[in-house]
Amino acid sequence: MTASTPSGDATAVPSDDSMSASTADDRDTFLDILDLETHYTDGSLIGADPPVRAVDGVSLSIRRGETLGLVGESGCGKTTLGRTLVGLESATAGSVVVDGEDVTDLSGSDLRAWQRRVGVVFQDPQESLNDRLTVGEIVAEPLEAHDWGTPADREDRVFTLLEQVGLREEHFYRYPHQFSGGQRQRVAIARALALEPEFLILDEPVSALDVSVQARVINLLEELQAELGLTSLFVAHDLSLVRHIADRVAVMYLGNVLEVGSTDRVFADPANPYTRSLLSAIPGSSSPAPESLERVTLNGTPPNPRHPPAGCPFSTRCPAKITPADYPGLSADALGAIETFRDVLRERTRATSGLSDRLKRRLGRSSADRDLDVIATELFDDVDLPTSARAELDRAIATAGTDPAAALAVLEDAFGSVCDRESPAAHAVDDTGRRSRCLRHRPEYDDPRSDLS
Ligand SMILES: Nc1ncnc2c1ncn2[C@@H]1O[C@H](COP(=O)(O)OP(=O)(O)OP(=O)(O)O)[C@@H](O)[C@H]1O
Repeated sequence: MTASTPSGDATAVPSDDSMSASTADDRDTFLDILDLETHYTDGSLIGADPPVRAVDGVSLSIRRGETLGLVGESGCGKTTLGRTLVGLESATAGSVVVDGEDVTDLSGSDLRAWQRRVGVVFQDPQESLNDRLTVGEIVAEPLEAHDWGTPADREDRVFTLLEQVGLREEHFYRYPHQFSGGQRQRVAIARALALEPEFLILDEPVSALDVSVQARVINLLEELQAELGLTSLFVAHDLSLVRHIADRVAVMYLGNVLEVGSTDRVFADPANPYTRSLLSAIPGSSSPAPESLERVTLNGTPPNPRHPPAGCPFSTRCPAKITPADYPGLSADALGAIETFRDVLRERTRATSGLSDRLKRRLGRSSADRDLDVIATELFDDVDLPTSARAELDRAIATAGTDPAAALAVLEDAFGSVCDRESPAAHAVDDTGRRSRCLRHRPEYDDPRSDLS
């Protein structure tokens, strides 16, 4: 955790709330995502948990003909975002605009017409292909579902598709279990292309395959994309792969897109503290991160998407968080310990809010089973704090056992910063249309890159 002080001489950068393409690119936009939310709510009414905010306010444009990479840690909402675009999940707010029409509102034949324009390839071809059908039947499924042509037309189309993805005629009559992983994924790609979609959603399309097979499937996807002029959303964990295949990349954290820009620029000089942390975490010579990037080890794990932080989504782990106004000189260790203690208190607040038994079970053997003053002693034992900061901490510890919410309020008053209170807008961070959401892009602060390189 590093101190950041307001700086008067930083270059002002324009900001707005969107990560969408700039106006100059609008004519090339295929799809505009605006403040999209997909929240999952439990069925039960009494004692229901808050919804899972899987996608929590994403604004993003996908340009015609491009491959947009979507990266981020497991559970950050990548799959949900992709599924919402094609109506496999229902958006709870916001819109997805294609050709001037909001496709999140569609139903019946209008929804089917939109889905026809989109092909989807999922991660695991083992699971996504029905083993009781022949390959010919699998690839013909979408054609039949959309009543495409005559039976003879459909058969011809399937043979063409098999050839297009590098399979042979005789494969038509075989079953998925008779194929290797790479071949099965080729079948899935053929099925996704059956209705000549304009847009492909590729959700971890090669991560279930052997490394030796991955390259061949990726080459196939690249060839098809060029040949058919497709627009693609490529969801992946593997940043090296995204660097190779994507024209632009969007970086997601806790249901939010925190940075989006051309792949070259984002990988050469990530602007957002989360992007920097994500890239710097890849060890070894195959890392796609620039050598100059300081290695950042993040504290803890991402927050529970049912209980995201009030301000910046990354504020509880950010190595470039703006320091509290009253304690600008606190050490990184002190700030880290305070952040961890606040996390413990948040968890305790939730565990004591009337749902304790169920939540405690879900949290497992959590800090809720331990005395808060013991946890505080362990956390702050070796940490230097100024006397006044120590007094605030003691005040919080004194009330933590009986009223963790009050203790949290004491800590937030004393040690909270603007990052705990405000959700960052998107700022243009260079002249290539790259955008990043971080409060430190505001002109009054030092750029976050200044203490993460
Ligand atoms: N049907 C569902 N009901 C409730 N919660 C869900 C559902 N589907 C996903 N989630 C939750 O939504 C959040 C986002 O999940 P999602 O699968 O979209 O993330 P992801 O980034 O694609 O993860 P991964 O890389 O592991 O596939 C997670 O907390 C997940 O547990």
